Amino acid sequence: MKKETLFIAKIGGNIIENPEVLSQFLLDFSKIKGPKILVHGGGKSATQLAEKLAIPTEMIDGRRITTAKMLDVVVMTYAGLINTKIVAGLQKNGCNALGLSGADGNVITAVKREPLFIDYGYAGDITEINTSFLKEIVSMGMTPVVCGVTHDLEGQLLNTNADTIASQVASAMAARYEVSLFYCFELKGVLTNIQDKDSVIPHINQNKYAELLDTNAISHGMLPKLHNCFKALEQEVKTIHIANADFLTNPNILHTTLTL
Ligand SMILES: Nc1ncnc2c1ncn2[C@@H]1O[C@H](COP(=O)(O)OP(=O)(O)O)[C@@H](O)[C@H]1O
Ligand SMILES: CC(=O)N[C@@H](CCC(=O)OP(=O)(O)O)C(=O)O
Repeated sequence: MKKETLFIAKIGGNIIENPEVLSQFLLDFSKIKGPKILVHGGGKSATQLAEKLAIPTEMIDGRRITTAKMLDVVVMTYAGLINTKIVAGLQKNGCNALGLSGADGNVITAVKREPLFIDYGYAGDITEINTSFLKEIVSMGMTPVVCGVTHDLEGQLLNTNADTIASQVASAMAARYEVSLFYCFELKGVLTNIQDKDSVIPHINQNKYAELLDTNAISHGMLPKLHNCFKALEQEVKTIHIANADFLTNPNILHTTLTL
């Protein structure tokens, strides 16, 4: 029997920080029929709040070093302001959304990453996704809105990259649904040359990915994004697109599709 399709979208800091783009995205996302989940980051907003509070930000290869003070900033920003604003934005468009950190409904558990070569601080590596809970919410016609805050079942909150959350939620839900995963960001897709906004690579498979890594064509947040995409494809996620927000209303626009 064919599985029902589940649409999972992830938006990051550049979309969230642009009120017009965010508002249009939430309107277009609300119109999508059938089961759907929205995952969001907000790294840019966390960095801005940290700056106001004189807390230094350190990122390594697109991942944040999360000190105890930075963890508070991250939780306030992702699970507080951004998550609630997005939920309200979806409600405005008639999409009944439920905001979740990983601790809510025990939806995402994680363990604090061991400091090996780099000490990432309170960064969480996901151990389990509560797929039954997510399926239940979705079956009630509600849309889970999940942020990058996880917990370790010992009362400790942890910071997990939102691209990783999207990829692992998609992988876990693939056992129950045919999952289509969409990474929405401000550019048209993955670029051959970051200086040329039109140099979109339409299709990336594992060989092309290795070539992009070899030639240092990808950097910063694109590193965890592509790493997570290939992990999800290995876990039966059917389709992954990396595109501009316009992709929601026009799937034929130039963008990047990923396959193994
Ligand atoms: N080859 C590339 N193509 C596209 N974006 C790239 C590339 N290399 C690095 N990037 C950077 O990756 C960023 C996207 O990752 P990230 O910062 O995590 O954004 P978001 O969280 O908004 O998805 C882009 O804004 C861009 O600056
Ligand atoms: C551990 C880690 O790096 N966590 C990320 C989580 C937020 C995120 O991923 O935000 P974007 O999607 O906007 O980049 C961070 O704090 O930046």
